[in-house]
Amino acid sequence: MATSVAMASLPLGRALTPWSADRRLRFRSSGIALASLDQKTYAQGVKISEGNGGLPKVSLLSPHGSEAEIYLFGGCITSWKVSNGKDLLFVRPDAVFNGKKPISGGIPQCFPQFGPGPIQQHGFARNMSWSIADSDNVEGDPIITLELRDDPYSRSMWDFSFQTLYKVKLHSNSLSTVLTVTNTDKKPFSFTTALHTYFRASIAGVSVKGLKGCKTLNKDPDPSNPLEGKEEREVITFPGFVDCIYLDAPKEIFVDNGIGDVINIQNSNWSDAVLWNPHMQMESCYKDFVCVENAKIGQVHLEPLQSWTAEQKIAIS
Ligand SMILES: O=P(O)(O)OC[C@H]1O[C@H](O)[C@H](O)[C@@H](O)[C@@H]1O
Repeated sequence: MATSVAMASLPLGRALTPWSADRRLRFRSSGIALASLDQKTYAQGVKISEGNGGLPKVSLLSPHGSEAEIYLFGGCITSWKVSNGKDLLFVRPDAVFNGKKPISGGIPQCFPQFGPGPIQQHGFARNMSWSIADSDNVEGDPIITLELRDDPYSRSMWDFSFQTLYKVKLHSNSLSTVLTVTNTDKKPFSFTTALHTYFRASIAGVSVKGLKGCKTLNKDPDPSNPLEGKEEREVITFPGFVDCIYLDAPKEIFVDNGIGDVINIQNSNWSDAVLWNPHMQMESCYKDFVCVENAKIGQVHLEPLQSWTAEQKIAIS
């Protein structure tokens, strides 16, 4: 994967292709006119349809047989099936698809705050409708780029003008994303962010490798006053409740999901990681998933017109 870009100044509008600048589709509310989405032409392997609760959903279909689904509401990837049909992501059974509450599962966006903090837990990006900025197909790999901009709802919590672009590309055995945040305001702003990835799993068999030596902020027992420490384990398991931040995490982490897959998570510029399993706090489903999150826990500071970009690639061997 490309190892790009800590921070760059981009002229506004340059991040969008001419296609998207001219034909950007906007669906701010949950009452989205799916018909208008249907009438557009998208790149090969990119389809729009009605998902759960009538919410618009983008499907990426690879000629190799892998598939991904992304809801515009929350810019949330809810499914990533590899060519054997197995979905490696997990959506919680209590997830709602009503365009009001965030979708609990898949890969929710946490922006502009990971939390806890002054605004709603994990920020508002998972609670807003993203629009389609572009679609593409490169050597058979379908790509969708979603966009989120400030509106009165976001301004009521965080009074800044911003643009986030989220490019999702499906390959035969992997899914990669590029998140770019641009300050479109006249004043600087700071944010924290994460991709709160839920992997399908059998928690008793789950192990995470690659985090030994990292500084930790353990949010158990008090998320507002995390305990500082250092990870000494080569192999991290989940015998009980886990909610822990790993600072300066490596560019590669391995997750054995306990159901036959080792998932390789690579990143560029997602400097931190978070492990979470709620254990008995979610008695009905905690055994079935583990969250391994790419995160940016320290504040990213952007001056007007500056951008920040981070890449994630999840792959099975
Ligand atoms: O239930 P949510 O708002 O989606 O958050 C679920 C969890 O996400 C993260 O992993 C945090 O570290 C946890 O503190 C939080 O409880």
